[in-house]
Amino acid sequence: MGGSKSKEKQKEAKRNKQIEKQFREEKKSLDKQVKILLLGTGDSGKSTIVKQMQILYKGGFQEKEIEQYRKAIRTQIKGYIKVLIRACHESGFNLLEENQILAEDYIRTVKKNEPEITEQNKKDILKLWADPALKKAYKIHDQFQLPNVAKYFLDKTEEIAKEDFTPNEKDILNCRISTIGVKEIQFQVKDDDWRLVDVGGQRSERRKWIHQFDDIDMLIFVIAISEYNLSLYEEQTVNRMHESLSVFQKTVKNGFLKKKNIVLLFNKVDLFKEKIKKIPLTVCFPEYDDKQNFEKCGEYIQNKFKKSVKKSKGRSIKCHYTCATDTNLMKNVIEEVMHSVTAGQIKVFF
Ligand SMILES: Nc1nc2c(ncn2[C@@H]2O[C@H](COP(=O)(O)OP(=O)(O)OP(=O)(O)O)[C@@H](O)[C@H]2O)c(=O)[nH]1
Ligand SMILES: [Mg+2]
Repeated sequence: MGGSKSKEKQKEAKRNKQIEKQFREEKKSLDKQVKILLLGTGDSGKSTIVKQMQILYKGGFQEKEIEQYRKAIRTQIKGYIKVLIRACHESGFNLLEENQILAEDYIRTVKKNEPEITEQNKKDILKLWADPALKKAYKIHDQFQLPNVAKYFLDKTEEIAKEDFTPNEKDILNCRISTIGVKEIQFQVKDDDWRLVDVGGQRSERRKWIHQFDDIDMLIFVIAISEYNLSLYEEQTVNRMHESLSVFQKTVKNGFLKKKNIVLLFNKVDLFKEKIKKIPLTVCFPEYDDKQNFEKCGEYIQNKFKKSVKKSKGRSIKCHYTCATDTNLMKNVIEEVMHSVTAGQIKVFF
C-alpha cells in the first residue's frame, strides 16, 4: 500500500515539474515577444493598421474574415443611402420627383443590419445614388457622420450586389467595423515575435484600455489628423481633435505608461492634405495664426500632442504622418518603427 502511495507522489512531482517547465518556456517566449499597444479614439485608424500587418506579415485574410467584411460592406451601403436621404431632407435638397416616393419607401422598408442586397435593393440604391440631391448631400458628408468611403463603396454597388462578390484588400482596408473589446495579432518577422494589441477607441470601450498597460514595450497612439473639423460620433458637440488630444493627455499620465516610449501616428494624412486647402485649422484651434498649409498646420497639431507628454529621461517620442489604407506607405513606417525597437533604440530606455 505504502509503495503505491509513494509512486503516486513521485508521479505527481514529475507532472508538476513538467508543468513548471512548460510555464517557464511559455514565459520565456512571451518575454522575447515585443508587445505593442495601439491606442487612439474611435475611427482614427487602429484596426486598419492591424489589417496592414495581416497583409504584410500573415498572408492576408482568412475566408471567415472576408465573409465578415462582405456582409459589413453590403449592410453599410444600404445604410449610407438612408443617411444621404435624411441629409437631403435636413438640408432642403429636393430629390428628383420620380425618386421622392422611392426614397420614402426606402427609409421605411430597408432594415438595419441586413447584409443581403436583393435585386430590388440594388436598383433602388443605383437610382437614388444617381440623384443629384444625394450627390450634393455627399459633398457635405462631414456634417452627417457619413464617412468618405461611402462614395467608394456606393460607386461599386453593381459589383457588391453580385452573388459572388468577394471584397479585395482595398475594400477590406476601407471597410470600417468599429472594434469592440480587445483584439490581438501575433506575427513573426525574421527572428522576432511581435504582438500587436488593438482596442476599441470609442468612449464606451476606453475603460478596457488600462488592462493592457502593464507589460507593453511600446505605445502607438493614432490620431486622425484630418478630423480637426469633425464632431464626435458619441457626442455631437465635441470636436474630434480635442477629444483625441484630451484622451492622449490622460493616457500618458497613467503610471504604467510614464516611462514608455511613444510613437504618434498622424493618420489620414491623404484626407488632411486635401482638407487643409479648404477648411482653416482655426475651426479647431482658434488661436492658430500661422500659414494655412499642410506643413505648418501639421507641425502645429504634432506639437500640441508632443507638448502634452512630460519629458522623462531617455523616453522617446516619434511622430509619423501615415495613410493607413496605403499598404506601401505603411510598410515603410511599420518597418521603421519595428527597426527602432529591435535595434535597441527604444528598448534600452525602459
Ligand atoms: N482615407 C483614409 N481612410 C482611412 C485611413 N486610415 C483609416 N481609414 C479609414 O477610417 C475608418 C476607420 O478605421 P479603423 O481602423 O476601423 O478605426 P479604429 O481606430 O480601429 O476605430 P475603433 O475600432 O472604433 O476604435 C475605416 O473606414 C478606414 O478605412 C487613412 O489613412 N486614410
Ligand atoms: Mg478598431
